[in-house]
Amino acid sequence: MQKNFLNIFTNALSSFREPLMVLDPDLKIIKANQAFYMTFCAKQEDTEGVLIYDLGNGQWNIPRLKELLENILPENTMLNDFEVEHSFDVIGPKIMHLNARRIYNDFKKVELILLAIEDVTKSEHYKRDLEDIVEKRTIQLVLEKQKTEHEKRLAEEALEEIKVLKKQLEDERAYLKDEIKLEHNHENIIGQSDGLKYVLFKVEQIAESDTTVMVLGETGTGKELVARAIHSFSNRKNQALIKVNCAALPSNLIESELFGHEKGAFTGADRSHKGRFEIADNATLFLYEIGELPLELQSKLLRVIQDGEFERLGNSRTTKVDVRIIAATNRNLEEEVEKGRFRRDLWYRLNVFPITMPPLRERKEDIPLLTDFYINKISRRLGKQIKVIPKNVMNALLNYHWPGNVRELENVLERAVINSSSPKLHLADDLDKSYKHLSKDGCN
Ligand SMILES: Nc1ncnc2c1ncn2[C@@H]1O[C@H](COP(=O)(O)OP(=O)(O)OP(=O)(O)O)[C@@H](O)[C@H]1O
Repeated sequence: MQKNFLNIFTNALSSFREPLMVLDPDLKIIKANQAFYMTFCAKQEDTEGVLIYDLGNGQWNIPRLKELLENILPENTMLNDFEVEHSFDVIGPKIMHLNARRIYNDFKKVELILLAIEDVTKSEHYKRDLEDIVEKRTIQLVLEKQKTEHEKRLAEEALEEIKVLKKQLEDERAYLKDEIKLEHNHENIIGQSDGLKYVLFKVEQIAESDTTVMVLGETGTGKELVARAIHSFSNRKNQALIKVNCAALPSNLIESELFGHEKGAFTGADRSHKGRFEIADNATLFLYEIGELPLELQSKLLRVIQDGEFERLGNSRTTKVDVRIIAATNRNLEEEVEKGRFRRDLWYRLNVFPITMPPLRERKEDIPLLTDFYINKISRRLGKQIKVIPKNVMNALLNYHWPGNVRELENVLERAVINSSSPKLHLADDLDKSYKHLSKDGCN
C-alpha cells in the first residue's frame, strides 16, 4: 500500500501549494513537496530518509512538534491547525499551522504520516497587529470613557457648587439690597467727650474677642456706629456685618429671617431661604431693637448663642454656625425681664459685656463737633455754602435736651441748612419751644 500511495502522492504532491511531508512510522521523512523545500530552504538530498527532528541540523527538533507527533497524534488519527511557533536559522521566525494525518495499512497498523505545514506567519502577524491595535484602542476608549465620566462628575460637582454659591449670592444680594436702603454711616464716630471716649475705650477692649456685646442707650445715640466699630476692629472685619432689626420684621417672619426656611415650610415659602444666622457664619450679627424680639423666639436665640445651633423652618437638620453677636436696645431690658417680657437667661447671655452710649445732652461738648461735621456734609449734599453758625444758634443747640440724640440733631441741622438762604445758619425749628412742648407732654 505504501508504494501505491507514494506513487499517487508523488504525482499529486507537486500540485499542492502548501508544504507537505510524508513520514514513516519512525518519523523519518520519506518525501516532501516543492512547496516545502521552497518555504523552508531545504534540499531534497538532505531531507529524504532523515529523522524529522534532525532535519536542517536539528532545527526541526521543536518540542511542540514532538508533542504533536509523539503524544497527540497516537491518540487522534487526524489533527488540524495545531499552532507551532519557531525561529529557524535561515528563514527566521515562523508561525505554522500543522495538519497531521495517520494513514493505516490493511492490518490497521500505521504506515505513513502525512504532515501539512501551513505558513501563517504573515496572516498571524497581521491578525496579532490587528488584535494589538484593537486592544490598544479598547484601552484608549476605556480610559477616554473614564476621563469623560470623571470630567462629567467634576462638571456636575462644579454645577452643584455653583448652584449653592449662586443661592448664597442671591441671599447675600437680597440682604445687601436691604442694607443699602438703610442709611448707614461709615465715617468716624464724632466727639471728644469723656463719655464717648470711654465708649471707644470699651470698643477697643472687646473688639478682638468673640464676646457677645450688648449696646445700650437711648434712640439715636449711635449704637449702630458702635456695633460697626466693634466689627471693624475685630478679626471678622473682612466679612459683612449682618444686621437684623427685630422691631421692623412682622413677628411671623422674624423666625424665618433669623433661622431661614425650606421651600414649602409655610404658605408662600416658594423657595428655600437662608437665615441671617447662616449668612453671618464666621461673621458678626447685629441684632438691634433686641427688646422687641417675641418671647417664643427668645429661647431659640438663647440656644444659638449658647451652642451655635439651630434648625431651619421646615427642616429638622441642625445647622451649626460660628457667629459673633452684638445686640442693641434702647429699652430698659432689666425692667422688661422683671415684667416677664424678656427672658432672664437670655438677658444674662447677652449682657456679657455691656456698652452704654451716653445721651447727647450728657456730652454737650460733642455738639459743636457734630454740628460742624453735619453742616459740612449736608451743605455739600445740597450744594449750599454755610460758613457761619451764629452764637445764638449754637447756644440753642447746646441747651436743647435732644431726646432723639444725634439722629435728631442731624435732622434739625438738615432742616436748618435747607432754611438758610445765606452763608449764615438759620434754624428752622424752635428748639426751645419743642423742648417745652415735649417736657409738658412728659416725653423727656
Ligand atoms: N458720634 C457720632 N458721630 C457721628 N454720627 C453719629 C454719632 N452718633 C450717632 N450718629 C448718627 O446718628 C444717627 C443715628 O445713629 P445710630 O443709628 O447708630 O443710633 P442708634 O442708637 O442705633 O439708634 P436706634 O436705637 O434708634 O436704632 C446715624 O445717622 C449716625 O450716623
